[in-house]
Amino acid sequence: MNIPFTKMHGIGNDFILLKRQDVPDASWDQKLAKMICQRHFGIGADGMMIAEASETADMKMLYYNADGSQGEMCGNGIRCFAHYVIREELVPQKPVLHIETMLDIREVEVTHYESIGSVVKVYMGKPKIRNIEMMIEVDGEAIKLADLTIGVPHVVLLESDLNVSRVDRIGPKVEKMDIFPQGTNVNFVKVHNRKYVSVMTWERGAGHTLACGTGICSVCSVLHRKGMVEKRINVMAEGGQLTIEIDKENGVYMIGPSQMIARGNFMGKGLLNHD
Ligand SMILES: N[C@@H](CCC[C@H](N)C(=O)O)C(=O)O
Repeated sequence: MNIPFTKMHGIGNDFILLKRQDVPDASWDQKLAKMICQRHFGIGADGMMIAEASETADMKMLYYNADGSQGEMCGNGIRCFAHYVIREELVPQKPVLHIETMLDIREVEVTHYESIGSVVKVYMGKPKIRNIEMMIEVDGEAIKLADLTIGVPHVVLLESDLNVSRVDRIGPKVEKMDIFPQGTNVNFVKVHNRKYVSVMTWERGAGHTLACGTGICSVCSVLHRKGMVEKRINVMAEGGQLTIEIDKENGVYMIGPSQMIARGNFMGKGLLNHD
């Protein structure tokens, strides 16, 4: 039996979206995410989302990383999710949706809807900065970083230049350090000016991705707290650009695109019954 899927991306962070009725046994979710996200033997994606009915909001979003672990929240994912549930007519088309996540209910505004590509604004909450400046050591190098959570854990490293091999070397080591017992997402940032920065991210449970929405929000919160950026910042990731706005109470708004890629049927469902 096949599982109907939609593939989408938010600035290059790519996702497979499914409906709960097509995956009725929730005990399959983690194994399915691992299979479906596999780049060579599956469809290939950074994460998988399942749309479920919610008792308290318009819809419930469950998020799984490519390694099968569950993420409490996904910034690029929730923009795609809002677009998906409207396109699939799982909710009526209305300007503001309430989406239940593992954390809480998020207010999501589809500011421009097109069936292939939309623009979505999400209130991402107030990050909790645990430590604005701490030192760690990786491969004998002393590294200064900020440690925070915006629903999911992040660290932010200020760099003079961004470089893929550094992200791929340091990212996995910091992700799994004992001082971050839940693991962490690792963001590398270069500040160009007070309104424009570039970011690369190593994601917990997914590795080097082309963008991370919660990561970009984390970067802007840290830089704003340090007085290095304005309240509205354009952030360039490897896969595209987001705009972040920070309000008077340090609440963070994320504005950016969601894009359809493909629809189809995943034909590996039978494999779920075998290890
Ligand atoms: N890509 C996401 C974050 C997804 C969850 C993350 N990998 C985690 O496990 O914390 C985003 O856009 O925010």
